[in-house]
Amino acid sequence: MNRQRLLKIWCLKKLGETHRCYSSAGDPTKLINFSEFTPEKIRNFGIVAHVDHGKSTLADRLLELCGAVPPGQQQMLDKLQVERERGITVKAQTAALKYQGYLLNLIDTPGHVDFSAEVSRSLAVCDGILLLVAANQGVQAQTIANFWLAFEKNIQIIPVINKIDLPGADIKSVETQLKNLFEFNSEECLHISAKSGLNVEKVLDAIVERVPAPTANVNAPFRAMIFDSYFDHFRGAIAHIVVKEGSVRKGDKIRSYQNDKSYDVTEVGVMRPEMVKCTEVRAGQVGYLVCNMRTVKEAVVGETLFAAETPKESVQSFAEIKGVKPTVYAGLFPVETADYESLKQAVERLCLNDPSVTVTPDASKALGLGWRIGFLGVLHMEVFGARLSQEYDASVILCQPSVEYRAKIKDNESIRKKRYDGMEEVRILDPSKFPEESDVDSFLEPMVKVRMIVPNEMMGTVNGLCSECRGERGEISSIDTSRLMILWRLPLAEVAVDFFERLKKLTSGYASFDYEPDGWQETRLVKLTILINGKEVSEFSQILPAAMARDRAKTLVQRLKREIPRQQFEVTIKACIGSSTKALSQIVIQPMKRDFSQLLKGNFGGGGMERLNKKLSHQKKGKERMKMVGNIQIPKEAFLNVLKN
Ligand SMILES: Nc1nc2c(ncn2[C@@H]2O[C@H](COP(=O)(O)OP(=O)(O)OP(=O)(O)O)[C@@H](O)[C@H]2O)c(=O)[nH]1
Repeated sequence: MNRQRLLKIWCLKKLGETHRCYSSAGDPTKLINFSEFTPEKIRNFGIVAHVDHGKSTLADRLLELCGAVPPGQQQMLDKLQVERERGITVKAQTAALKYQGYLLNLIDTPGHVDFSAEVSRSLAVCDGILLLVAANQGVQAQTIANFWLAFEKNIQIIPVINKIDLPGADIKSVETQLKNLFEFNSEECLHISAKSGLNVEKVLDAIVERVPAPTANVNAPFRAMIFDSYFDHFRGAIAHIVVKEGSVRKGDKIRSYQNDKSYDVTEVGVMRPEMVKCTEVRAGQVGYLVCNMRTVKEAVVGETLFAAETPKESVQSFAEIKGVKPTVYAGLFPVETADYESLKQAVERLCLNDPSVTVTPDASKALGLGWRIGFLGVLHMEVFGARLSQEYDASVILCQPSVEYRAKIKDNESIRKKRYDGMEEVRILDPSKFPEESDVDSFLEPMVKVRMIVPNEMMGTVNGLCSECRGERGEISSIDTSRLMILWRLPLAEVAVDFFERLKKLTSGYASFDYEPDGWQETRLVKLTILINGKEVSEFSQILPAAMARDRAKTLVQRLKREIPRQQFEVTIKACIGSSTKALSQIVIQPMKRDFSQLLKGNFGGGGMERLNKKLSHQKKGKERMKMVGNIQIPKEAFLNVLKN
């Protein structure tokens, strides 16, 4: 008997007939009437954990046990193509589950630090969380960050030790860590295997028993908060809501608080995990709502929706959901300048689903009109680019990311007024805006507090890496007999790009890390200017600490040589400081030796023409990926690849 069948029988045996609602013959929701769930019969909970500790796998099992999907499904809540391709969760997803007379609203969240904004936003909806810790890896940096996020919001936390089926599982030691770090008693911890399903029903019981019911009033007029939204090509913006008061049905008239617009509700429903229409969504419940919101700005996260008949003055709007500040900024441009308008719409629509990005218009001499986009990390940036291409069929160029620097302008009225709008301090988001060094008193760079969990014997290696990254050592404490928690203060610029990759490589994957902003520090910065055949290409230029300029110059020209194909003429790449033309590093790309088309044109016999056409069509495809900078063809990937190792 195969595993899926076994699991199905096991599920049915454990849960009894009432849960056999996943029958493939019918729509599972037909068996469920969500209106019967009063707030005391509702539990809104999230699953949070460090990367790969099993959130999505546990979500799959919970969906199966509650009959929302047939057994054996994988990563049901990772719906985006990019999530499936990369095996990571990027977007928090919800699913309404029915369990023993209770309605459990599950929110699966991402684990990677770059998507922590999704976790914070989801916590605005949850009254409890499952804090998942893999038994073979123990508490990791993101576990600690998530614990504090939930603790500060006064949310009930249920510790769950997962992957107990693995041979390397060390439940006792994870319990000790949970006790030492968060004061959880061993009796509070659940021991499960999300993969095999072992003890997973105990998780459902714990949710019912330990997570408090939402505070909600069914008898008041409708009031709800938008906690997530996305743009549907046919129906406009779709808002995910948590209803705090009253209820909402198709045909109701509602208003929005911040945008002050009126709407007719055309559809309401819940996620199971696909959209399922319902007759109404009531106080305490989590669901979605469609109401002809035509522009993305109308469905912003944190917006309050309320019954149209309620006077606006008497409506209490929801507290703003605090945005997370971007850590890196990068230029985004269409490959074809003619695609600017359609890309603009795609960016706006994607931002609705990913409100943690910031967008400001930008223009580049080489790449035309575009935007400077703030992301929560380089992975976030890559995922945003991939989603634009996968979900909106957009072809984009993403430039090298840079952190935000600041410059204190000299205390001189005329300099400040003439060149800096009278400002004392200016933000520098990209190298093309780097101020004249003679105008600047001092430069500042953003710092972060980095928390790493590492095996005892790797402390020296990790400390070596952090000092190399211009860090300042902080506290060290042991979390059990074999692992340490090490704190360092590092420049964000060192952490943002490939710090985690380097840390993983050095520690064979045994270290985990997390970081949070920690103020600014004075530093000496320079602009490393890249000149290609004498012309500056600011998309490749960089701002960096003076001490690192020479090494970076060398690496950068080498990488550009690797990325820029041979042209019909000689190409000289130079890296210089500021406006100087004295090269710190220089390289020449020799011209192509022969023009193959000329060679083939003279030889029409013996399939020559065919070969020529084939070659030309290859060349055409290649050219679509190229960007002309002056008279030089540069592949669009080069704009991002130059920063990769
Ligand atoms: N042996 C074993 N493997 C598990 C268990 N739970 C999850 N896994 C595996 O661990 C890997 C990561 O699981 P996911 O569910 O994708 O982890 P996640 O926390 O959702 O990952 P992110 O969303 O990317 O942070 C997958 O290969 C799972 O099959 C378990 O209980 N036992």
